[in-house]
Amino acid sequence: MTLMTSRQERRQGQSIVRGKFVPDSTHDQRLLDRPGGSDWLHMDPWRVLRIQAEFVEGFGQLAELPPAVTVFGSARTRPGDPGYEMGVQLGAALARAGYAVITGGGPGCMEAANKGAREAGGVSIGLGIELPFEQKLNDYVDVGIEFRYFFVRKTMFVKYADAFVVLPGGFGTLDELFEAVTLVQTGKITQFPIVLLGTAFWRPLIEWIKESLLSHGMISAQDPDLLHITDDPDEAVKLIVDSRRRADQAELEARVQAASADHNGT
Ligand SMILES: CC(C)=CCNc1ncnc2c1ncn2[C@@H]1O[C@H](COP(=O)(O)O)[C@@H](O)[C@H]1O
Repeated sequence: MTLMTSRQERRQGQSIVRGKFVPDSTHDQRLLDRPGGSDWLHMDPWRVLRIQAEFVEGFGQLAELPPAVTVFGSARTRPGDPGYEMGVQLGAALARAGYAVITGGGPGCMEAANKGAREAGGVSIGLGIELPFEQKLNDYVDVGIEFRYFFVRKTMFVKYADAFVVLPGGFGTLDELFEAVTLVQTGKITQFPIVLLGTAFWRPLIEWIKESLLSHGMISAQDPDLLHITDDPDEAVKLIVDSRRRADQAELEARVQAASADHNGT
């Protein structure tokens, strides 16, 4: 007996629907693409519960991870492309340094980083997203969570990572990169290195940031320094390890100072 594999499939958080049960929109579309009328008024309070459930599931699965780094990058990069190979090396280097690797769980650079981590014996995590076309978590994900809502998933990328490494990518990658930079710039997250991997791809963006954003006064003089850039996956990992070490040292010194102030009654 042959299995019917040609049916359309949609993964929606914890559920999978196939064939005629695949709706013509996603949860994100139904939340954000508000149609006319007032139906949404009655639906949105229920959505809040579903959104809460995604936070609970994500927090529950990820809270006990070892220190982790989130890797972003194009969904379209193919095995054999330099970007893909760099992703594999990066995933492996992170695993060797003891980091779990978190990605969006999709194809391309996400798959590459998961592959590198898994093959090096590390922890490989994929946070998938419901999209309007068929797709599944890549084969190199060991721990996978499916999200319905982009914004819930994005919280997980930041909350459970010590750093971001960004491989070449398109709109999705830029969205994730600039969200992270904004969180660091506004002090929402501290001691959080962001490393751009691939100098030929990223250098023009850095130049534009300096020539346009900085020279028009849209960012502060020190802001371009929030982004590190390299071609070497090992150097990317070293940047992250060094930053962690400095943060731990600063925390230790602050604790010692607080304890001695306590002791001296000051
Ligand atoms: C072949 C194809 C387009 C599959 C899309 N499948 C995806 N699966 C999971 N995350 C994704 C996907 N597309 C975009 N993203 C998110 O956006 C980033 C990549 O978007 P882009 O390809 O650079 O713009 C990833 O880091 C990921 O978090």
